[in-house]
Amino acid sequence: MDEYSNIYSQPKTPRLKQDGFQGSADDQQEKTSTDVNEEEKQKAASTVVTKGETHTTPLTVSIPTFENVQTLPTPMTYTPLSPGNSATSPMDQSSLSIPKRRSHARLLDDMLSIAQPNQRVVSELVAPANLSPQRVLSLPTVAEEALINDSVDSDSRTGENYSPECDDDPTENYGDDVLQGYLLDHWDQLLLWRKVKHIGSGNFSNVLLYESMDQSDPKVRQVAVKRLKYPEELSNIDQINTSSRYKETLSRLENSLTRELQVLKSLNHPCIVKLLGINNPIFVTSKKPLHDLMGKNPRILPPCDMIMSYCSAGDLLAAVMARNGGLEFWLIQRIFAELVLAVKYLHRNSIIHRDLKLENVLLKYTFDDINSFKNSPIYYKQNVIELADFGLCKRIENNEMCTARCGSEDYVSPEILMGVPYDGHLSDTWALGVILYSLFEDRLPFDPPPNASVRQRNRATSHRIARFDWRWYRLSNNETNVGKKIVENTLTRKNQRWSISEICESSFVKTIVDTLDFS
Ligand SMILES: Nc1ncnc2c1ncn2[C@@H]1O[C@H](COP(=O)(O)OP(=O)(O)OP(=O)(O)O)[C@@H](O)[C@H]1O
Repeated sequence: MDEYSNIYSQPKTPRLKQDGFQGSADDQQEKTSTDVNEEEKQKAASTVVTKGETHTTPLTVSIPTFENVQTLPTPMTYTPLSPGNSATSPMDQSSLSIPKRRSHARLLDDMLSIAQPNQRVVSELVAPANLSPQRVLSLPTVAEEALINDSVDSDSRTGENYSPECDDDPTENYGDDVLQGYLLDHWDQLLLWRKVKHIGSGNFSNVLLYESMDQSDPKVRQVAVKRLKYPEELSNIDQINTSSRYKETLSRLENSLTRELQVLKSLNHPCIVKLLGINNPIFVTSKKPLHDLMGKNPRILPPCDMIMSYCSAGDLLAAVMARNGGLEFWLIQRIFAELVLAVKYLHRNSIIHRDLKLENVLLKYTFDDINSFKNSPIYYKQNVIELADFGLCKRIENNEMCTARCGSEDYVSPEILMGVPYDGHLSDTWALGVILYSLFEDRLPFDPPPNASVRQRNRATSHRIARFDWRWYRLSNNETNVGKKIVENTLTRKNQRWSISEICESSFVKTIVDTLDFS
């Protein structure tokens, strides 16, 4: 056991309902770079917010969190540890303001208003179960599409068992354990799956394993069903009202949902999760599915079940934790190479993911299984991961800059923290650097360093990210690890940061990619 090994003894951080969030004006709609004038940039860089409460962990370490806005020193300089530079930050004229973090980055800024204690633990990939989860929260984001859907019926109420065809439903009522759905573009053939078990939860979904009832098509024999969780604000029947806030929340949810579905539908890569079908075709055929479905039944929120390819070995964070870290070099290299292929495919198709993290890398096989076929030809013919969770993805035009401040706290790039327009490709490669570092070091790069002083622990993650304040511990003397170069060239300032193609060309990735038969 080394000094890091205990970090995996903690249970996986559950995803959570998060703090309400004060969206700024520009949280209302994502703008392109041309929309953001100099004055706004200055404002983003110079506003100082002073909500500086601290919170105490059970270890009695008082650690301010991202929610509690911090102000960076002025000028903000890179630390001597920052790889490859000594220059001052481009933002060095102003202090950094970090607006209070929003509930989740899914453009649902005001959906959830359940206050969470803001606690953090030190140098771990996840928080202990007895803390309110906060590790995997997402940052504030802005609505990227039209806001209000005026046509949402003002008399809306919620309900659990909506069926869009309920007036003339030709199907039998199979009960809660049976899912009725359609494969994409096969809308004339209703298929049935039986529930097997719950396999995961996110902020906005529960994920369940279902198996096909007729078992004829092996591709859909076992499927992961991502079931949309409507936020309390929409589903609490007592709170339903006709306010613009309600309509806005619903409309944002609809925008986020349709974007995820449309992008997923368009993707076809072995290392990316597949949308196989849906419980109701309207979700993928309509641009305003909630509007359309609630137009029929305005009092009920329609269930949305995305039928996805199933990765039986769960997510990478859980798998790494379950074995207490210490992944072998070859395994890290293989998993990372596939992840790079997935992101390269997305970027080539003008899509940025914006929520790359260990939890969103799904494993098709356990580590033991992968090890067992390592020397067989299957190893080269079969992908071992699928990238998931496209709830924050975005299709972008050439050279379009993003303004939505979204992602997950530990993986977010400094420029997103800054609140200035950013290149989504480079924010994705930053997150890849965080993932690779975490796999090598069994800790997140911007956690307080091992043996940190109380003062260091009190410093927020965002502060360390903005200062590029990370370093090698376990690999400090390992000059031969070719993967280190990727981390050093991604966890760096954006004008020096590697693009996905450069990562792909690195020997760490290329030597693996060249052996694969499926890419
Ligand atoms: N296709 C799948 N196969 C196996 N497990 C899955 C699959 N999809 C999701 N999961 C599990 O469910 C969890 C939540 O899924 P996902 O991240 O897609 O939900 P979400 O609501 O979008 O989450 P988040 O709060 O991170 O945005 C994953 O971390 C994973 O453990």
